[in-house]
Amino acid sequence: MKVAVFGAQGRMGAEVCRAVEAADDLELVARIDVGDDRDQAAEADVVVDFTHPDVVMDNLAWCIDHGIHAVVGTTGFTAERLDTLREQLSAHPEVGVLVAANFGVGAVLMMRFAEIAARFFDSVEIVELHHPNKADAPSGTATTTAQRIAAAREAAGVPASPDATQHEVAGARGADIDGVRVHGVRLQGLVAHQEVLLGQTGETLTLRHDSYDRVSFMPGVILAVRAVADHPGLTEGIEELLEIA
Ligand SMILES: NC(=O)C1=CN([C@@H]2O[C@H](COP(=O)(O)OP(=O)(O)OC[C@H]3O[C@@H](n4cnc5c(N)ncnc54)[C@H](OP(=O)(O)O)[C@@H]3O)[C@@H](O)[C@H]2O)C=CC1
Ligand SMILES: O=C(O)C1=N[C@H](C(=O)O)C[C@H](O)C1
Repeated sequence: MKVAVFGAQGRMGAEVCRAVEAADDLELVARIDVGDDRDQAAEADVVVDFTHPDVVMDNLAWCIDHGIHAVVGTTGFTAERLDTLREQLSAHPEVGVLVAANFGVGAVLMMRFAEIAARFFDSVEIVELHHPNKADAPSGTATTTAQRIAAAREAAGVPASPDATQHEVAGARGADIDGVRVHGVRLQGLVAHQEVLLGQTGETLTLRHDSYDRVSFMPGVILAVRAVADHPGLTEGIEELLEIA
């Protein structure tokens, strides 16, 4: 299978290039960075995109138009963006696009555990902690986790987390994602980390995941590269591939 990497010189892109080159069944046919001609990737079966939220939609429109499957780790996917992809894919029903906020198996499990735990606790908040070069906040993982927690709590009829705050310095209580508070830390020395804090009277549960090295994302990326052609249309996350959906 021929693979092209968009954002190949980036922190994630460079790691993906190494992982593709190390896989016997995959061939790295193009490394695309800012200013490169995407047509160099036209022979690829699958494009892997780890670029920037500002450019990823244009890259995906190019992939879909060229009939190339895409595995996307770039963040910034709103419901509107996902709808746009579905519409573009409807004109190319053979093409698969898999978008995942996090390819780390441990992180995917942490999100699933949080979703399961969400209805059993009065309070839930998320703390995401990342390297200081990260462009977006909150992280895509934290946003997805909050959305899934909120949906689980709404389905179970759990009321909003209690919070008596009346006077607040802007930002002190974090971002409100579907009613779930998300706090972002940017710290030299970190890679990608998240805690989901759940509490009720007399007990708390803390779910924590740590990516100490970007190699942690590679098994999920390579799994998605191998599977995406067999999943036409839009796939969100790798849960289905891990059979934990
Ligand atoms: N889903 C997941 O598991 C993970 C997702 N991510 C996400 O992946 C994205 C990238 O992260 P990271 O690798 O740390 O970021 P980097 O900034 O290190 O890498 C992004 C790369 O993309 C390049 N780039 C920008 N525009 C284009 C373009 N139009 N075509 C090709 N390349 C382009 C950048 O070049 P230049 O620097 O010159 O602008 C840079 O080299 C982020 O959205 C991040 O949140 C990160 C880790 C895991
Ligand atoms: O930018 C990063 O580094 C990461 N981005 C993704 C996110 O925003 O969730 C995944 C992981 O947290 C690392």
